[in-house]
Amino acid sequence: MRYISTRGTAPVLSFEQAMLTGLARDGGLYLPEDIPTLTQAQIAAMAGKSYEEVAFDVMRPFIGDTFTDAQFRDLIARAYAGFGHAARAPLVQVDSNHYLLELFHGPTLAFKDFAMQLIGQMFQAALSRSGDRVTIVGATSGDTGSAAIEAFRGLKAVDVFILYPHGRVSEVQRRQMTTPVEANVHALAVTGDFDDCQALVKDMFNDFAFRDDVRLAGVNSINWGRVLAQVVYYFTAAVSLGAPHRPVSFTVPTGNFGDIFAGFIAKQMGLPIADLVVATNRNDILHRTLQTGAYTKEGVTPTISPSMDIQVSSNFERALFYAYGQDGAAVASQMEDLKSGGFKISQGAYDMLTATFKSGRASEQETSATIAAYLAQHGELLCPHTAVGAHVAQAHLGSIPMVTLATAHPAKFPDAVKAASGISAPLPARMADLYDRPERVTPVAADLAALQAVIKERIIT
Ligand SMILES: Cc1ncc(COP(=O)(O)O)c(C=O)c1O
Ligand SMILES: N[C@@H](CCOP(=O)(O)O)C(=O)O
Repeated sequence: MRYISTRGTAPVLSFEQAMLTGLARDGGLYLPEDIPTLTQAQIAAMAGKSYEEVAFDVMRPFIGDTFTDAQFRDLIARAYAGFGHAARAPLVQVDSNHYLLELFHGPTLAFKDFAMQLIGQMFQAALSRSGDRVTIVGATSGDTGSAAIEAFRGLKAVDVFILYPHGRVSEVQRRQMTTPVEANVHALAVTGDFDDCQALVKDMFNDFAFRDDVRLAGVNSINWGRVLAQVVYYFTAAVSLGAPHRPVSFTVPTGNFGDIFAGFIAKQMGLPIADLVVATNRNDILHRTLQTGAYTKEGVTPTISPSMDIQVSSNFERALFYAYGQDGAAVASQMEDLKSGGFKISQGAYDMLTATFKSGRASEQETSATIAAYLAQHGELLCPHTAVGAHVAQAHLGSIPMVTLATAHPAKFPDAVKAASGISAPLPARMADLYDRPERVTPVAADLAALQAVIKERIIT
């Protein structure tokens, strides 16, 4: 299996190289050259299998010879052993044709754990084989950072630096990043928004001297391994609802477009997905784009679903690559236009995108009202991101089963959840002292040189 860049001019890599490389050297994102497909019989045979067995079936065709089958099974088993639910990603029915896919039973209570726990295992295995050491730099609006710090804390071959927007993550998210004591993990509070943090990370990758000097690696959804691990739960959910014999639709609370893009890959692999519905909060660039064909940046507005406060949606580039028939030059040209504010998608590419992706947005008031309504009507306490999804899904319900991804646990966003519902979800017992633990955080300006200096000074050699 070979991996190519969305912008067409970076070296072609193996799975292991793509996983450890992060951003392609032409500024693009890596994707498999061909998407492997599974037959109806192979998908049907997933019924009754464990999450781990399905994970192996879905991901094995993508990893080439990076791991043997036995090693890969072992890494998968280790990745999900710490999850707090035997099903890993249980489905809960909330209406006759509407289900929630609970993706918050991992160690940091958000869907990011599904990929990050596995990536942690894969990095460790690959780096201990090669003897290399890497520096992971990531941007977060709250959940990627906590999941990454949890997955990599204490690992000998890795230093981790997480950039988060100061004052724009929930207190639980912040404390998950700032309270781990291991010397190889660092939380950096950046003066700016998530887009600033993500742009800084990409600038570091595009500074080849720095990149090579610190052996930079990425665990944002820049990293193909992140997206790949998220493909799995589309299969487990759809199969439990009757796939491949019955189509299923998904509504996905969306920010950086990684999670819903994983659904797109599942569909390309042969899973009968009808609609993939992009659900956005007030930062609705993706909804506007899917309505108009014009991707136009506006400023980021803080909301009660802070993890989705994003305007430059990294993985949309991957969707564009397929929409433009794998034409890297067309993607590179649109990304160049994005630097000056936005771009217009060609009619053909737009038709391709809207054939698969539907969209909707939820205002702050609609999000809060959905939290209250789901508690009253279904006894389910939703996190604000899931509530955005549930609100948008409502407008897309029909004869095909709809699965809304429940992307985080309500306990991560106690203020917003309590304001909407009057109650708070308790943190799990293992986190009960989170508010008492000392915090360790470095405030930094959104300045590339200053950040690079902090990182170089802190790397453990
Ligand atoms: C809780 C939660 N929901 C939804 C999203 C949006 O996911 P994506 O960025 O993959 O679109 C995020 C951030 O990634 C998140 O943390
Ligand atoms: N919402 C994310 C933003 C980063 O997204 P990623 O999937 O590219 O890591 C977060 O919680 O950090």
